[in-house]
Amino acid sequence: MGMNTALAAEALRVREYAYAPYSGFCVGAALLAENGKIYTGCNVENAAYSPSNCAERTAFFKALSSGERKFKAIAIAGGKQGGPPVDYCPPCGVCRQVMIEFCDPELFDVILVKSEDDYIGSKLSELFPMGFGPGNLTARGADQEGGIQ
Ligand SMILES: O=c1ccn([C@H]2C[C@H](O)[C@@H](CO)O2)c(=O)[nH]1
Ligand SMILES: [Zn+2]
Repeated sequence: MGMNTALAAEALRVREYAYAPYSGFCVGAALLAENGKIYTGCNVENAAYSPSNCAERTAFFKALSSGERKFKAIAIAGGKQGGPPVDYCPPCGVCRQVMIEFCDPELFDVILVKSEDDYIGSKLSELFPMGFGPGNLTARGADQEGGIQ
């Protein structure tokens, strides 16, 4: 089994743990760290709605709080409760912003999973072009000469 298939299988497996009584939409994610470890996550909703967390960020925050800082890929599987995913489930804007904080957008793979043998991969840069990342805070272009110090 290849790594992407293994990640797809893990995303589908942890999707079963999703806590989504309000939307009825269950998502699982499997994040591959550079050292080969896989961190999983599901969405966790809340009666107050806004405290809800996506599967992708659950996986990232588990990994980050375990000391990981470098990542290669994430697989995401989502769809209505009670059945398998019928569509690809792209990450929301907030999760893309979290990804770009830690991942080189030209290298990081986002794998959208329908089933263990039906998934598509794209680079974060394709999903999130011109994202604002850590580098933007320190970049000093010629056009900024004499600008705000
Ligand atoms: O990529 C996605 C898209 C949605 N959700 C969650 C958020 C919410 O709990 C539910 C419906 O949006 O699915 C994720 O976890 N990841
Ligand atoms: Zn999200």
